[in-house]
Amino acid sequence: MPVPHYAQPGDAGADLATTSDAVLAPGQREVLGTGIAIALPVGYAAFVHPRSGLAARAGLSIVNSPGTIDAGYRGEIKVCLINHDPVEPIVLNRGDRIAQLIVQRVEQVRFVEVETLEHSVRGTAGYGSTGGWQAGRDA
Ligand SMILES: O=c1ccn([C@H]2C[C@H](O)[C@@H](COP(=O)(O)OP(=O)(O)OP(=O)(O)O)O2)c(=O)[nH]1
Ligand SMILES: [Mg+2]
Repeated sequence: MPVPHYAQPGDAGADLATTSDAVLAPGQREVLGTGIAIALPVGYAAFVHPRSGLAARAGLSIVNSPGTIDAGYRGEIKVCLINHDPVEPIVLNRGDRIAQLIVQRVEQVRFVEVETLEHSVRGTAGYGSTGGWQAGRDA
């Protein structure tokens, strides 16, 4: 397989292609190989993201989006695809670009158990607390 490459200068994602043919029925998921293995420096991770064109046109996405590639992983990067289209199957051929890989710096922190957490404005409010999640209500 060709080395992943950025389609345009400045792109965040480098495209990954499938090594095998596949037909995904509506709702079906399948893990496909990319033929690519990498060795990231410690302090970096790579994330396997869907491609938006295929998502919009065919309903193709990634089950565990984004997939996480740990710095120490030396195996083949695999992509767990899913066909979200309710009707049409998705036909993939070896060499089709199915995902994009984004390499990012990541922090490892030291987790410490405490009795209380320092105050913040948001506090414990989450899951739509600022509104806008129910059309016509408080958007
Ligand atoms: O889309 C993905 C996600 C993960 N991986 C590989 C690289 C990653 O470093 C490893 C483990 O991934 P993750 O930690 O997400 O899976 P897990 O179920 O927690 O497996 P493990 O117990 O091996 O950590 O699997 C892929 O090839 N593709
Ligand atoms: Mg893991």
